[in-house]
Amino acid sequence: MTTTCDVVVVGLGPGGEATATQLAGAGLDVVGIDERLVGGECPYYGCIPSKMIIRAADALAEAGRVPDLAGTVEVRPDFAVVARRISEEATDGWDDQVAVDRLVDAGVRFVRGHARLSGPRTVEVGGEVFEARRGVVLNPGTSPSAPPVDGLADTPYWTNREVLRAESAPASMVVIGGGPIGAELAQAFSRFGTRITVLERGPRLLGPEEPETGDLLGSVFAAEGIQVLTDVDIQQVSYAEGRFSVRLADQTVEAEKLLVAAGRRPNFDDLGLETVGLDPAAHSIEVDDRMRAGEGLWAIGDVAGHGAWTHLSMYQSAICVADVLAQDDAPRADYRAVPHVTFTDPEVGGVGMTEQQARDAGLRVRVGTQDMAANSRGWINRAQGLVKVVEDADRGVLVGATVMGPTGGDVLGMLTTAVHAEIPTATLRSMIYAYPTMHRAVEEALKDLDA
Ligand SMILES: Cc1cc2nc3c(=O)[nH]c(=O)nc-3n(C[C@H](O)[C@H](O)[C@H](O)COP(=O)(O)OP(=O)(O)OC[C@H]3O[C@@H](n4cnc5c(N)ncnc54)[C@H](O)[C@@H]3O)c2cc1C
Ligand SMILES: NC(=O)c1ccc[n+]([C@@H]2O[C@H](COP(=O)([O-])OP(=O)(O)OC[C@H]3O[C@@H](n4cnc5c(N)ncnc54)[C@H](O)[C@@H]3O)[C@@H](O)[C@H]2O)c1
Repeated sequence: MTTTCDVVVVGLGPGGEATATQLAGAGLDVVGIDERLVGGECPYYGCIPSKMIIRAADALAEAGRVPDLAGTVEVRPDFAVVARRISEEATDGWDDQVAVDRLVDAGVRFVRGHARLSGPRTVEVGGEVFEARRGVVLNPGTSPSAPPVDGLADTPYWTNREVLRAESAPASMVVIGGGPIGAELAQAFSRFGTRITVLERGPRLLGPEEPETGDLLGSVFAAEGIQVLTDVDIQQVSYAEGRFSVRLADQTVEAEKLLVAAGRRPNFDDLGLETVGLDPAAHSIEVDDRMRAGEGLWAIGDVAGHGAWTHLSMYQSAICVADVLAQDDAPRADYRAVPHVTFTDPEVGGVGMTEQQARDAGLRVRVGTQDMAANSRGWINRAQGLVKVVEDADRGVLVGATVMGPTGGDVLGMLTTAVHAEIPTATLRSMIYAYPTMHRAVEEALKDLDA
């Protein structure tokens, strides 16, 4: 059966759901298709449940600071509390009925099933064909990918989709990958008593961030009893009698559970990208600054290749919606100031370019840093972390910044404004920074630009 509509949205992750809802709200006839859960990875297997575990783990860590600061406290971690919260409050038992109802109430025609492009402006799902007068928005997102390690595929390893449905904290867990997923979950489970070994093939945790942050996080992890092995070459994985065995070049690591957090692959399988002239073997879909991937075709979210964060998917959704609606003042995508935060303790927030990226871009770079522990509030709180600012010295503006600290993600906010709005460094230097806040470390890092 062939049906016509104005727009088909394929994949209802954070950006796709917002796009479908807003286009329907603007009066278009919109079909929204998802084969799994409306809302995508973030609410069910990503940001929200992981941050619920992290919030609980941070509470345990805070209690652990009492003997040093305030007396005694007795703590008995119980993962069942957070597992229940994830199931009942965050995911409704991994049921998206509320999200589906919200979508349908907004006027979207919802179809559950695997969508496949079958040519320009045409999508097939479950034997039905939708022809979209304006076009198709792709928001298929990504899935966890497993490295090609001998034996791994035959074992019952966990990815983010299984670990975030755990009902108890395992006694021990090997984590493959020291990126954001691996680092956040390694520390959170460790605080619930799981003995953790992180295996990272690169030289440090959080590879793409400023190297100082990965090095400091490595020492924080070591102090908390989390084993981090870097520059590893995993040769084989096996599973027998309830235990995983991970063979490296020089040793074998064993644990009750194995979490693979070694990156993502785009959901391009059987999406029909070749029918619209796109390469299904690519890692992302090339888009312009209006999120256009072709005639009557837009792509947003993780597959657009500018970073895998929920706020970026939402940002791109707003640009795509304005373009689909042909609004006169439609915004263009601008990636100079994309903020991102890894919610380890201390948090690691970054925006814009790292020092190396700025140098590689040929800028005349000045760098300022400040140790968070040397800031009054940081010292009082026994905080660890740093602020690093990267200036384009010729223009006198920041092009990047990093804040690592207990509230690093929030302190990053003012530096995101600075990079986005290209506020002169001299203006930032002339501001007053409240005493004693972590923000004052930003003032010191700015002063250090002149050092
Ligand atoms: C453990 C974890 C923690 C994270 N934490 C954070 C965080 O703290 N902050 C942050 O900003 N980001 C975080 N992220 C990243 C964030 O989840 C993603 O960037 C976000 O979900 C945006 O993805 P998306 O919009 O591209 O689509 P996705 O969320 O991946 O959704 C895509 C949807 O498309 C559907 N789909 C795919 N192919 C088809 C098809 N052919 N037919 C029909 N439907 C299809 C899928 O079923 C899915 O529902 C985290 C991710 C993980 C895994
Ligand atoms: N707080 C947040 O915003 C947040 C949290 C989690 C995830 N995310 C998003 O999800 C994306 C995916 O996260 P991720 O951590 O899975 O991926 P990633 O690609 O960012 O990191 C994967 C890590 O695994 C390592 N690795 C790959 N193969 C390996 C191997 N064979 N042996 C050992 N190590 C190996 C890589 O070197 C890398 O450090 C992130 O890039 C981020 O955009 C965001």
